[in-house]
Amino acid sequence: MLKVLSFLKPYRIAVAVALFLTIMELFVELFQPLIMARIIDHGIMEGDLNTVLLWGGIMVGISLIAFASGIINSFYSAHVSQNFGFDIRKDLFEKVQAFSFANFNRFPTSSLITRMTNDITQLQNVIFMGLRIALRAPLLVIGGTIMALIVNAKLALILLLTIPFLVCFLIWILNRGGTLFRSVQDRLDGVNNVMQENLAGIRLIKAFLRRKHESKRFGVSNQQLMDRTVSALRFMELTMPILLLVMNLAIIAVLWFGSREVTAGGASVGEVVAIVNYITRITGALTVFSFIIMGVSRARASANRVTDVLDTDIDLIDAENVTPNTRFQQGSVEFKQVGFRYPSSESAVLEEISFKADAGETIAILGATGSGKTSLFQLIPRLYDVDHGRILIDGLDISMVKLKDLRQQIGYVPQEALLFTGTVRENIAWGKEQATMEQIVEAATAAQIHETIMKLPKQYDTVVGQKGVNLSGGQKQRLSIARALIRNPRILLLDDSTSALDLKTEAKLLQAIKEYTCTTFIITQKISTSIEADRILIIEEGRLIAEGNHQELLKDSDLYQRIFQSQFGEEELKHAQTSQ
Ligand SMILES: Nc1ncnc2c1ncn2[C@@H]1O[C@H](COP(=O)(O)OP(=O)(O)OP(=O)(O)O)[C@@H](O)[C@H]1O
Repeated sequence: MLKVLSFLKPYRIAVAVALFLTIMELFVELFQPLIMARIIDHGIMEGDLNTVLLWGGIMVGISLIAFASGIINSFYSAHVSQNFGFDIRKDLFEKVQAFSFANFNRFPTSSLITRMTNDITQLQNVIFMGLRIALRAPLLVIGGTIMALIVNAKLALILLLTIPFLVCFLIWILNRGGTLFRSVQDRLDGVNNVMQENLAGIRLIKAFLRRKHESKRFGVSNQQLMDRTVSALRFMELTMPILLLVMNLAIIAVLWFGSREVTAGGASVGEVVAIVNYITRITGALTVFSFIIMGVSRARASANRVTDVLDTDIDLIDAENVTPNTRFQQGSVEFKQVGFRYPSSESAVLEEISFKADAGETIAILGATGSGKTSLFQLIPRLYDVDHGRILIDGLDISMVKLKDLRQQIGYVPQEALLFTGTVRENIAWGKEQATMEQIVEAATAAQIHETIMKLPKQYDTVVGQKGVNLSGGQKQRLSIARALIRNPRILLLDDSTSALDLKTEAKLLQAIKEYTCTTFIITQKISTSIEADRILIIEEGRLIAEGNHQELLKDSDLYQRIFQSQFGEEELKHAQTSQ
């Protein structure tokens, strides 16, 4: 919680003003019973109208001051709590942006979304409440007790004995409530997770008629959330009746002892009324406090969840002795005995991978599904770090290059063509800050998507729906390729990015890419693509089992021959082998 509260630092003046105004309000509230006692004892009991009018006037005056203080306090409280939430959200977002994939494994996406939205809202609410009323409650309890002692120390002893018991009770509630609300927030993650998967996979759900199944799954998560929330709220509901019971017992005790004291001449009626008034106000404050405790319990759970993210060590960062501003002149890529294992898995995905791609070469990577092709790709822009071996670009170990410099010179087109909400132009320009229209058109032309774009209702200004829903798979792939090409990358990584293209378009695309002076890696399942490559790497179960051009592999590699045969038939294989 302390770490989260440090976000209040920039607003300390506004916080101080808000708290000062709270104290002003409180001051008025504490003096009202005292004035009331004076009006009763010296005005009403003695039949002195002037005293009643004078102190009545003072009471109205200070009430107006309290009213104005309350309004200004609300303004400052809202200002501080909203800015506080804004700053945490911003820091959290930036932290998540810097996460490595290993970091992401720790926090599911749905949980990060809940932390960035609901958890921060809980914190904002409690800060607002804190500045507006939270301080008032404990101060009113302390101040009310002091004032009661001043009015009549003997009767106030009853109050003095009651308060410590209640404080211990509230601390217990606070701690237990924190644990309960943490599990509520975790269940909220669960609901968001099912919801997110459903929204992302809505087409699949409809196509597979899995609506009932998904509704059931959502129902289970929703029920768990409700159960946890109800049990947390039920527990918190304990606070109020116990609090009221104890305070009402205290009032009965004051009235009982008070009447005896008045008879014995140890107290006046006004004093008894004032002390009962203080106890009532303290009860009111404690009632409000019980709501605050509920808010704070919840906010503590949220603060821990937010801090978990903020305190996460980013495990993929620049080494201390990196070379700044590295510009690759050639773009040759060399893997030396590279081994890799995902942080979450026990066994290695890649082992002993060694090859060299010369600058400007086109390298096709073939292999069965799950053989490790994408994993190999992800090591080049250092989305993950190698476990063994080294990767060199132009002879320089990539761990010695600043991450920003490295990634800036790589165009990566992932397997799933993901587009962002915005226009076609914005989606292509996303690959390069301040790209000109000319560069956008050039990249789109090379990616063989320009003509399609020109047929769209607003051409480059056509809005692509969320995740590009109004484009076909092949169109999305080509837009993603244009987004990578616009960077003019030294190294281009195409992860099965031409799978949805027809042979003619694919051939044109590969030809156009050759115009870019970059080393290109293409993961593909299609022999038609690998034919176009200068060299082909065949990966099987994480190992590089064959390397060569189309003709060489057709001659030497059993696996390549089998792939060729599965795509073109035995006759064609024999023909290709004999015509070499
Ligand atoms: N994030 C991950 N954490 C743990 N294991 C993973 C992760 N991603 C992939 N794997 C595992 O690594 C292995 C290689 O996966 P990879 O995606 O590199 O294969 P691929 O050859 O690209 O497959 P495909 O052609 O189907 O895309 C698989 O066994 C997969 O289960």
